[in-house]
Amino acid sequence: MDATGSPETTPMIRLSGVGKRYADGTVAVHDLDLEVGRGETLVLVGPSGCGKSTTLKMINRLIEPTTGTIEIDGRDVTGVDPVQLRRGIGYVIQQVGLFPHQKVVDNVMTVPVLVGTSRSQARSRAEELLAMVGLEPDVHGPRYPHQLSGGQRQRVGVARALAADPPLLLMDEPFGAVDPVVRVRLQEEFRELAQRLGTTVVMVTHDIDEAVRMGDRVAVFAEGGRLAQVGTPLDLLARPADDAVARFVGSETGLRRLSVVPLRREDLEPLDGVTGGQLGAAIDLDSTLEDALAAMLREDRAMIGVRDGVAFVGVLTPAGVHRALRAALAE
Ligand SMILES: Nc1ncnc2c1ncn2[C@@H]1O[C@H](COP(=O)(O)OP(=O)(O)OP(=O)(O)O)[C@@H](O)[C@H]1O
Repeated sequence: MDATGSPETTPMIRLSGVGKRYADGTVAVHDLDLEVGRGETLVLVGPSGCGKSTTLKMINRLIEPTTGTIEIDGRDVTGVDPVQLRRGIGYVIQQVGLFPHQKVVDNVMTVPVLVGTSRSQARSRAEELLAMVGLEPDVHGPRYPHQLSGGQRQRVGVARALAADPPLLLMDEPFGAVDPVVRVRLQEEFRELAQRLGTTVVMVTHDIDEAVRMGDRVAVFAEGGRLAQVGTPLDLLARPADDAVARFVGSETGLRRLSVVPLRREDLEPLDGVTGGQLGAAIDLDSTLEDALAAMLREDRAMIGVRDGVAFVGVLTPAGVHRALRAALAE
């Protein structure tokens, strides 16, 4: 049993036979079975109009399914008052809906203050989260939402959702308007924070790179609201279930795999005889192969030092990258 009294094995979300047919006859989602584990990040991807947003909105009952059941924490959501239900679920959408007459920092503080956190505590947490999403608390905090760019407003939306510390967070294209460079950093920081807080996240995107970077698992939807495949990023890239998934994950799969395969100690060469000059900069053992190759290119060296905390544990060469990649694919 966990702290909530639910067995650890109960998934956070369970969709069974869920379907949605809109009043005009459009079938947006077809017979969907899907589970999301506690603390897991599940990313929904797929072409436009394949039912991703509809699925997300059925989880917090902004849309009611026409068939099937949805359970959160083992409870059928149809038995829960929708307002009550949404109070426990964070929701971030592309058009964030910030309060226009409140300063940015006050927007982020709203929920914590509502639930009784002291203003000073809520403010310092809000400032921390603003910094986390790449905004300057002193510069952007005192502004009003209309004084920010679209991408900056989106980041405030993400900070506001995280401030409420919901056990479950639903996000629909949360980084859609954020420029590519900031976006990658934000994805990484968000992922780290969600892992640290143990937040369960279901996120919609149509950016496959974002999906493989952020998801513990990725669900690929196909036309007609059908689930084509669900699996780890590496499953999808290495073993697409059908041609539609293969097309969707694209021709760059080899390169994408690098971004989802972690370094392993056994792929490192010993440090013996390597001088500091040959080594250049070092990367952390929890980096991906993509990070490792990027560092080699940046340093213009054919090997890179690898650290575990403060200790150097070996060097990685392109041959080691190759071994790690082959091992991951063979698993
Ligand atoms: N209120 C509605 N009435 C009728 N059809 C709808 C309604 N809302 C959505 N649809 C249709 O349902 C299908 C799924 O829409 P949904 O928004 O879930 O797709 P999506 O995968 O999130 O798309 P996108 O990536 O473009 O946001 C689409 O064909 C859409 O036109």
